[in-house]
Amino acid sequence: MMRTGARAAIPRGPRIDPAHDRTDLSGVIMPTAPLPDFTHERVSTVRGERSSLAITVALHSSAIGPALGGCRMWRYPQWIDGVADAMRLASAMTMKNALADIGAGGGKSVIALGPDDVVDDERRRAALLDLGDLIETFDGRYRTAEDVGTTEHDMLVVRERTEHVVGLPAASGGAGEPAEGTALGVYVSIERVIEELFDSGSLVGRSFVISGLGQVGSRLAERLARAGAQLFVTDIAESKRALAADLGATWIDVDAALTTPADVFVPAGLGGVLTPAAIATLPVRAVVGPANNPLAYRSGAEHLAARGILYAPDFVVNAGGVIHLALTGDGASPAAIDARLRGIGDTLSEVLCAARAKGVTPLAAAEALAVDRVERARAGMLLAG
Ligand SMILES: NC(=O)c1ccc[n+]([C@@H]2O[C@H](COP(=O)([O-])OP(=O)(O)OC[C@H]3O[C@@H](n4cnc5c(N)ncnc54)[C@H](O)[C@@H]3O)[C@@H](O)[C@H]2O)c1
Repeated sequence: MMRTGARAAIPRGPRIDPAHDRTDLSGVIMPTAPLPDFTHERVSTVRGERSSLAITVALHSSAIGPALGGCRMWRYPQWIDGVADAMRLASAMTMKNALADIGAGGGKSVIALGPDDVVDDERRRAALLDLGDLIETFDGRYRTAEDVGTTEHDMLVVRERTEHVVGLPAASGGAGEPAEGTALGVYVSIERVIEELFDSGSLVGRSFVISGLGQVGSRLAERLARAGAQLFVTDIAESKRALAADLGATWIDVDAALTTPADVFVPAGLGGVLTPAAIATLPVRAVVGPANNPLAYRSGAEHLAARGILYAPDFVVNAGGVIHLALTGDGASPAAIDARLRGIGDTLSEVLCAARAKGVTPLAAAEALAVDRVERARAGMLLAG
């Protein structure tokens, strides 16, 4: 994912058509970002035989277990930007999966659309079949799922070419939509953060700005409203106003999300919203949300800390989706999955405790914890091998 201020140059996010549950990519172009470190086990890019699109599978690490990470279908300035994005996303998945303790390594795939590529249903299907063929060459060391720009129904198409797919529709015997699990994980994380800030985990009367009322944001907003929180919400899709009204939430302009005073800012749209300018004036006590990589630049974590704003790392709090997918795939009971989702709160407490003890940001503490788990697994593999 992008860790660059360049994101701020995007005028609008993608349009989501609620009727089709699919991201409308027209007019959205991912800006160029710095190249990621090449610490990956394998990165393969093909020009899809059927679709002629650049398709990448980036396997970052399988030290802990076969990698798990979704497939993003997105529009980029050049195909090589899709390769770089897959590599960045894959290494982030290694961190997330290590802390989620699901026995999975990190990987990601990207189907890169050029600025002028037209993707009708036929070409979309062709690209997904091409992706399935590429995944098959990884011999089970990488498993895919839905991600931004793809749906669980797309995964059924990928499944025609490879069995290494999770998150198929529940009606087809799969794990189904992971957003409920993600929302629960963010919710318990919010409770921990509120407890940390106010010595009580009660959300009654606590105020939240939620930016993005999609699959996760809407479910989270419902939970927070039920808990008695005061909500300020927004989305680039005006159709979400109805949900705000149902919840008794106050609708604010998209641009006001970063300037409305509240206890917690909840980024639940796209990443990269916390630019230097946004952080300099953000009027909240904490940032906790599902959006991947909300920090537009790496030192944003230190800048938030310097302003006394507690930042709960994205890959800790939004791990509910992968926990749901991995455990459902393993046949775990709903009660066992629920317990593991609520355990995200314990992981966050461990991270915050380590950050305090070492005098580092929660982001640095979470990364150190994840790297430690991966290194231990790698050392175990070397000994066994
Ligand atoms: N779905 C999951 O289980 C899951 C898991 C982990 C992380 N995430 C991350 O959480 C975030 C939300 O995921 P989702 O599944 O709810 O996505 P989604 O596409 O269903 O919803 C995103 C919502 O954000 C809105 N949005 C986009 N740009 C915006 C902006 N600038 N301001 C306000 N609203 C904006 C969209 O209109 C949409 O309603 C994403 O960053 C995603 O990568 C999701």
